[in-house]
Order: sequence, then structure tokens, then C-alpha cells
Amino acid sequence: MSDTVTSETVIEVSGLGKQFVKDAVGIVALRDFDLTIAQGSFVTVLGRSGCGKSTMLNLLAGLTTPTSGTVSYRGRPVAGPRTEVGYLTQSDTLMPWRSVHKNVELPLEIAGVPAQRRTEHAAELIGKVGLEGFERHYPRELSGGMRRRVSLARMLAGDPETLLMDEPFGALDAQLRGELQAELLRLWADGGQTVVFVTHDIEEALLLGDRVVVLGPVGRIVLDRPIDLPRPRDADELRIDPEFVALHRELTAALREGAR
Ligand SMILES: Nc1ncnc2c1ncn2[C@@H]1O[C@H](COP(=O)(O)OP(=O)(O)OP(=O)(O)O)[C@@H](O)[C@H]1O
Repeated sequence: MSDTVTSETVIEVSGLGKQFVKDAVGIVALRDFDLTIAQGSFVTVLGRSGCGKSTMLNLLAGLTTPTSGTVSYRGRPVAGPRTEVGYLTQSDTLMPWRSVHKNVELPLEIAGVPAQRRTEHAAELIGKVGLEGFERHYPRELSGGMRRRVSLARMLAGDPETLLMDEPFGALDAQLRGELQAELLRLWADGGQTVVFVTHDIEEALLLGDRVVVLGPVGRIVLDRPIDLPRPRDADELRIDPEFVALHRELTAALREGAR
């Protein structure tokens, strides 16, 4: 392990590599990737399509095995998914045969929470993501954005200490996106979770993160910098803040550099 590891390190990634084989041709998705994530931090990972972001999150979540290198969680090697880690994937993983309410309840059911408490907590989370009135709907009866919100509520129902989020708000309209970003920041401020949030939106990365990691092809880290813009951050005010404008420019340049 690197000397940057401290007792507050939650995730430690070292020399991580992932190669897929398709039609006998090897595809390198991630090469020699190192990352240390401190407890309670909100890290946004920014990168263009295809640079390996989802592959990296899948590896952090223990859903795929690395070709090389290691991922450890609180000092122990990650060998599979764990209940302390919530993962909001890019693709829809709701159960089509369960209603919104039943989908959100699932982690509580698995944890053995009594029915009454489950119902109350699921209802509260459904309200938080703005879906009251849709409890009895099935995923096929919802818009893509609504399904995203159900997935978010379901992830939160498991009360994970670490959240891995793969472009969770990308498909939402601007207003809803803003509301859910604010809700996520509130949750984070109250709960102190560790968040790794993948996006390809520079503004979103700056609005949310206290650290931004910019990736180039095969997960090459082009820039890794703290974002100390004061909180709470208001998107409208930020856009005219000279510090934000300078950071935006820096990240734009990093993304461009990463594309080369
Ligand atoms: N299961 C797979 N089999 C073969 N190749 C894959 C597989 N998963 C990912 N890849 C390849 O690995 C590379 C990285 O993919 P990945 O999904 O991690 O990128 P990404 O940065 O998350 O992209 P996006 O922003 O578009 O979601 C791509 O070239 C992709 O084609």
C-alpha cells in the first residue's frame, strides 16, 4: 500500500487494471490505476465517454474482478459486493415485477427490518426523491428519470456508508437534476457518507465534489485536485463566481488534454 494510506482511508486502489476480451481481441478498459479515497469525502470523477469510469466503479464495488492490481475497503481486499457500499449503476436494475414501494423496500427486507418500519422508511424515501403518489406503480409505468429516482431511493434504503454513483442524474431534466443534487448534498452533510460520483458534466463535478479527479483514456489520471469552493453551493451564484469560472476552465483543459 502507498504511504498516503491513513486510518481514514476507506478505499485504496493500487495498480488496478482491467482487460476485456471480445471476439478474441483484448480491450484494455483501465490500466495501472491508483486512487485513495478518504472517509467522508465527496469525490467526483470526470471523464469522457469510454475512458473507463464505469469499469472503475464496478471494480470498486466488487462486481468485477481486476485483471491486475488490488482494491481494498477499510484495509481489506474487496472480493465481492458489500452491504456498506451502495452502488447506483448507469443501467436500470429495478425489479420489473415489484412496485416502486416494493423496490425501495428491498434492502430493508433483506436486512430483516419489520414490515411496519419498512413501509414507513420506504415512504419517507419515496417522498424525498419526489415520487409520492407513485408507490404502487411498476417500473415500466415510469419515465426514465422517475426510475432513476426510485433507484436512488432504493440505494439509500440500505443506509450505505459509501455511495458509488455512476452518472445518476444524467438523464434528468435540469430542474429535477438540481433538486436531487441538493438532496444528495443534504444527505451527505447529515450522514457523512463517502461518495464517489462519476459524471461527464464539469459543472456538476464542481457543484458537488470536494475533490475532482479527471480521467483520460484507460483511466489515466490527468488531474486530481481539491475543490474548496464554500458550501452550500448554489448553481446560479457559482456560474458567476470567478473562482468557479477559473476551475471550470482548468477542468475543461484537463478533459481536452485527457482526450489526446
Ligand atoms: N463487458 C465489456 N466487454 C468488452 N468491453 C468492455 C466491457 N465493458 C466496458 N468495455 C470497454 O471498456 C472501455 C471503458 O468502458 P466504460 O464503460 O468503463 O467507460 P465509461 O468511461 O464509463 O463510459 P461512459 O461515460 O460512456 O459510460 C470501453 O472501450 C468499453 O467498450
